[in-house]
Amino acid sequence: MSTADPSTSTDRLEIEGLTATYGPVTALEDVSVPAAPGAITAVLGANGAGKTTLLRTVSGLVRPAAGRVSLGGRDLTGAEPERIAAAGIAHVPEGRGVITELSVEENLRLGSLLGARRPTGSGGRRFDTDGVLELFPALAERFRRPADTLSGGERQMLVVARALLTQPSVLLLDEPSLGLAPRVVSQIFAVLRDLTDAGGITVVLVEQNARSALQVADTGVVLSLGRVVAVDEASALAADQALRHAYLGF
Ligand SMILES: Nc1ncnc2c1ncn2[C@@H]1O[C@H](COP(=O)(O)OP(=O)(O)OP(=O)(O)O)[C@@H](O)[C@H]1O
Repeated sequence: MSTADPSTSTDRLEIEGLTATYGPVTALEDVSVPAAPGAITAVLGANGAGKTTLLRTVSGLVRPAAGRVSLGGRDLTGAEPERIAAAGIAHVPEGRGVITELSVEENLRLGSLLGARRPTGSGGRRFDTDGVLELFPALAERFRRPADTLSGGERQMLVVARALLTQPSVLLLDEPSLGLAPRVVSQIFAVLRDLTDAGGITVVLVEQNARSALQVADTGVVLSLGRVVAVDEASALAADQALRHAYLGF
């Protein structure tokens, strides 16, 4: 494994001025999000703020009315989700979409099949099954069991592990902490930190659990009603009591 040099990375994600609508509803308006190889950006805000729409727009599930998404200078705005995934952007939606009839091993193999076409992951790091099982030892213990026997936390680990096997340079995560015990959230966030620090991956982390997200993130963006109301270093956002009370619920 080599360590990425963010300054020379060709994997830089740019999210600039996105506007997205659902019929008459404007879900995002002129939203730019800083992201960098080796960094975690937390996207925070109340229900309906536009967080999910942001990830869906970056991954091609929603076509923006305005703005630009690019990776390593390559314009991906409005491209098909398959093309965006193949370019190296992995989207882990809310809800832990494991295939419950398949074993942990088989779920992981699906990720490997998609990743086989990508020669390298972020910063030259290539994930294999042993590597992701090392990151999430709980999955190694349950390797041959059907995914429907897993706990919520283990399912979340499985979808992240499966996404890593697609060899992404960008990981978009929607509410990975939802419904999980604080100890499990800490485990998963520690892995995200390891991925960014050691692997140079870019993480965009959508969370309602703002307090925990700001502890692990480098940068934070706060959305309200589809607009950016704050963007700053995570520690600065966490220290801003007025902002926390108005938008972050802690
Ligand atoms: N498929 C859809 N059709 C119509 N409106 C939608 C659709 N999906 C989301 N919206 C609306 O777009 C806005 C942003 O929703 P979005 O789900 O992106 O917010 P969010 O911050 O992710 O909230 P949550 O945490 O509840 O998922 C909301 O007003 C929502 O009602």
